[in-house]
Formats: sequence, structure tokens, C-alpha cells
Amino acid sequence: MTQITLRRPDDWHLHLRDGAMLRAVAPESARHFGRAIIMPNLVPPVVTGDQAAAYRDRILAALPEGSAFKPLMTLYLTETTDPDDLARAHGDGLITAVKLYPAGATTNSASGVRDFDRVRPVLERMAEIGCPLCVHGEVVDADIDIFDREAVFIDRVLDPIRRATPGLKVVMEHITTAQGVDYARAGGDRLGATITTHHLVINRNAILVGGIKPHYYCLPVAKREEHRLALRAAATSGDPSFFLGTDSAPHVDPLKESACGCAGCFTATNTLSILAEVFEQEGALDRLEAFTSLNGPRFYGLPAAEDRVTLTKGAPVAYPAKIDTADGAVTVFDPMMPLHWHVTP
Ligand SMILES: NC(=O)N[C@@H](CC(=O)O)C(=O)O
Ligand SMILES: [Zn+2]
Ligand SMILES: [Zn+2]
Repeated sequence: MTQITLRRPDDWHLHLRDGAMLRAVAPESARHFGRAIIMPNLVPPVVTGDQAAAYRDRILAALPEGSAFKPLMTLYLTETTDPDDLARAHGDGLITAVKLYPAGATTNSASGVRDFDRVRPVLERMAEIGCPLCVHGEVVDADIDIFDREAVFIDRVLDPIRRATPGLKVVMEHITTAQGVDYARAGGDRLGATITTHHLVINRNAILVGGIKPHYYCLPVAKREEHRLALRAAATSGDPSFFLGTDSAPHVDPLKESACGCAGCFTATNTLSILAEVFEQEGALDRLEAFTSLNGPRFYGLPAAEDRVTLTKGAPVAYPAKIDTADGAVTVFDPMMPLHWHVTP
């Protein structure tokens, strides 16, 4: 196969940031994607309906002229989230989901949840109104090894939440383990999982072998090869539980290339070419559309896109090593392989 046409992909987990960074990265996602779930971990985070509306307007203002890209907004769940404000924002179509960060788990998560019992009433309300909960699934306990934090979260936090609030729709964001794959697969209609582009490509060796490689450091951190293979099998299976959330998470280079570097891989620029390469390697190009364009809308109860993008196989794709922002350069994820699939938007 040398050409494939897909319904326009959506990105079910994206960091667009704000200000100069937003203006630089929004066009990178809008070039290929139709919609994206926009992460609310700004500083300060997006916690109220009014803040979500203002952020949506800043995103729309940052898009190229004539872009049809639709940001699907989220609220950042805190222990003081007002269920009425949340329900109003959801009812008005202003927000599509709510994001749960365990406090301290990842970039800008200080306002996240410490005591999960304190958000029970909000979760009950979300189940009633059909508002999905997107979860960064890692425990933060100092005695839990960073490579085990996702698996432990499933047992200690996620499963109890889902049992206590069975009507709640939950998305396990950016799963990185075979345990995550197995749990999502068994979870039925109300459970989905996003998988990033980079976790289909790298295992933990990419970060650590031959010198420390900060541009491969993200959270949840990439795991052993057996987990990468489980993610590839899940993503390419066509199973509707799994859909694309790139977790494209830009940080300027000085903040990555540092003695204490930030977590996040910036993949918006070359994601679709990488995914086509991965699906081709797995003999699953015919299931790429399910992963990028069908399973996500189905989970969220939204229509699939009507317009299409075409991918054509040819000479290696040229893409910039970095993009410029008024705040500094951002390195584009290097998949360590040539990419041959050109996207015609
Ligand atoms: N994935 C990351 O490594 N970083 C994300 C936060 C997140 O999604 O956990 C970011 O905002 O930089
Ligand atoms: Zn996260
Ligand atoms: Zn993220």
C-alpha cells in the first residue's frame, strides 16, 4: 500500500500551553488534526468554566486564519471543584471532560488531588451528567518505584474509583504498561485508554543508553520493551478501547536540557507520519483510522470527522528538528527512524 485515506484524526490528549508557546504550537496540531482534548495544566490551572471559556478563546485566536480545528476543553479537577460550575460548563458544551491529576504526579500538577475521597461527590455528579474523567494514572508515593507507578495506581486508586462510581466514564490517559492495556481492554464501554505516539516508538533505553536523552523523558516514563510491544499490539488491534492521545507536551529546550529537566515529548509536528510508519511495521495500516479517527469519537459520543486526510508513501519526510517560539526553541520528537508517509491535509 502506498496511499491511505483516513477520516481526519483527532488528538484526545494535547498540551497547547499559553501565550507565545500556544501561538507557536497550535498551528502544528491544527495542520493535521480536526479536534483535540486540551489539557488544563496551565499555571494557574484551568479550574472553572469561565477560565475554560477564556482559554478556548485564546486557543481560537492562536489558530491560523480559516482553521477549522476545534479545541475540546477540560477542567482541572481540584479538591474544591464546584460540581454546579462543572455541570453548567458541561451542559453548555463548553467542556468535554474533566482531568484528574494526582497532586505532584507530573508537570504543573501541584493543585491536583491528594485525597480521592474529597472528589467523590464531583465524580458522582459527572457520572450523572455523562462527563468523562480523564486520568493521569500514576501514584506519587515516594516508596513506589517510578516504573511501577502506573500499575500501582490501577490497583490502589483507579479500580476503587470505578467500583465506587460505576456510571463514570473514564479515560486512562497515556497508558505505558501491559497492565494498563489489560485493564483498559477488560473495562467495558465506560473505560477507554489513550496511547501516545512516542510510547509506541521508545522504550526506557531511549532515555538512558549512550548518555541521558532529556527529549525522551516524559511522564509516565517509558517502560521496558515488553510494555512497548503491548502498547503497539493494543493500538494496532482496532479494539475500540484504545485511541490516540499524543500527549504532545512542549517545553523550551533549556527546561528539558537541564540538571532537572521537565517531562514531555513534543510530537505534534510529525505524529501522523510516525504513526503510519508504526502501523505499517505492524502490518496494520488498515486499522490506523480506527486508532486516530474512529475509536476516540465513539468513546466520547461525538461524530467521526467528515473530512479526510491522505497519507502517501515516498522519499523520507522532511520535518524541522526544532520549532521556534518567542520563548525559545522546542525540539521535535526524533523517532530514530526515517519516516516515509507524507500527509496531505
Ligand atoms: N506527559 C508529560 O511528560 N508532561 C505533560 C504532563 C502530563 O501529561 O503528564 C506536560 O504538561 O508537560
Ligand atoms: Zn499526564
Ligand atoms: Zn499530558
